[in-house]
Amino acid sequence: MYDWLNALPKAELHMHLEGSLEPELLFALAERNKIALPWADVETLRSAYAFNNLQEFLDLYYQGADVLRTEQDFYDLTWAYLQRCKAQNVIHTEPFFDPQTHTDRGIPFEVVLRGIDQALKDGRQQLGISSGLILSFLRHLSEDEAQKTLDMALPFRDAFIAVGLDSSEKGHPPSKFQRVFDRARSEGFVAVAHAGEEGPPEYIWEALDLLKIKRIDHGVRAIEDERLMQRIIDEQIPLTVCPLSNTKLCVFDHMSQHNILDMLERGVKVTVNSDDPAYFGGYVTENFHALHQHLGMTQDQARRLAQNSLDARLAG
Ligand SMILES: Nc1ncnc2[nH]cnc12
Ligand SMILES: [Zn+2]
Repeated sequence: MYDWLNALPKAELHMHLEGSLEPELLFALAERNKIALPWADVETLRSAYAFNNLQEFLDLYYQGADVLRTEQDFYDLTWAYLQRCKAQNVIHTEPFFDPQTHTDRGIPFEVVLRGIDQALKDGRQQLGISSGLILSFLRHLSEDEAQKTLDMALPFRDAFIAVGLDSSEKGHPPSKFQRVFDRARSEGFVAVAHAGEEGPPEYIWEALDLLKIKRIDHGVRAIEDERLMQRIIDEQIPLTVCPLSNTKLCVFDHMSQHNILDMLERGVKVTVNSDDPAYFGGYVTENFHALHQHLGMTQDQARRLAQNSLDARLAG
């Protein structure tokens, strides 16, 4: 089944480039940039990948991203991810990047963007993988800071297709970012947002009604609100679900409790994604495979999930 799932043509719609930083590359970049790391070796770092919630993961994720300093680093990071896409027959990808994680450490916006953009272009030409980049605002920071990030991004508007919202969800509702999303949409960008990962269904309502998002990232807690479920089904609003992430971050205690197939059978447009593959134990195929192993996902269900991912693309 793994090989069959791997060969299935699919799109990935929820993946943070900084979350594809494998420990081996993290150590290589630290050496290249002469940065001392708090971990003795790759195995010690990998053994720290045990999380009780989203925040515990984010603390390590932001720490890891500190080794990314030069345009070449961002190129290498993105290129390594695209090679994984090629190996798993991901024919289209819409990755996130978090500019504030880098600009707040003094790395110029254009250094980050140029490295990522060049790799995505090479991915199109050399690997045949189409893509659309999503600029994500960090929700634990202020709306003012998100506005400044949008200002920095506008001169490079052709390099990305959408804006997103990620980082610590609880206590940072979508309503906090209504004005910056209004502005981004008026500048021609599509909007997406993480909502209903750890946060309540109300955050999903806000993301839909206030931020006017076209796709919900995670959204698994929608199942707690029947009226919301009905809306998501009626309007066929896609959910970018990340099964291995949800179990690694204890959103579900075990994969056998995950609700993605229940949602699929109810007519929700759910898709399968890896979120932060270097930290959560696998790329897209591993996520599909876990659904087969623990939830008995059939080939027909896998085909429908893959088709949903192709249908829910924002970019061609
Ligand atoms: N799963 C996740 N939720 C929120 N923010 C993130 N940033 C990277 N991964 C994330
Ligand atoms: Zn995410």
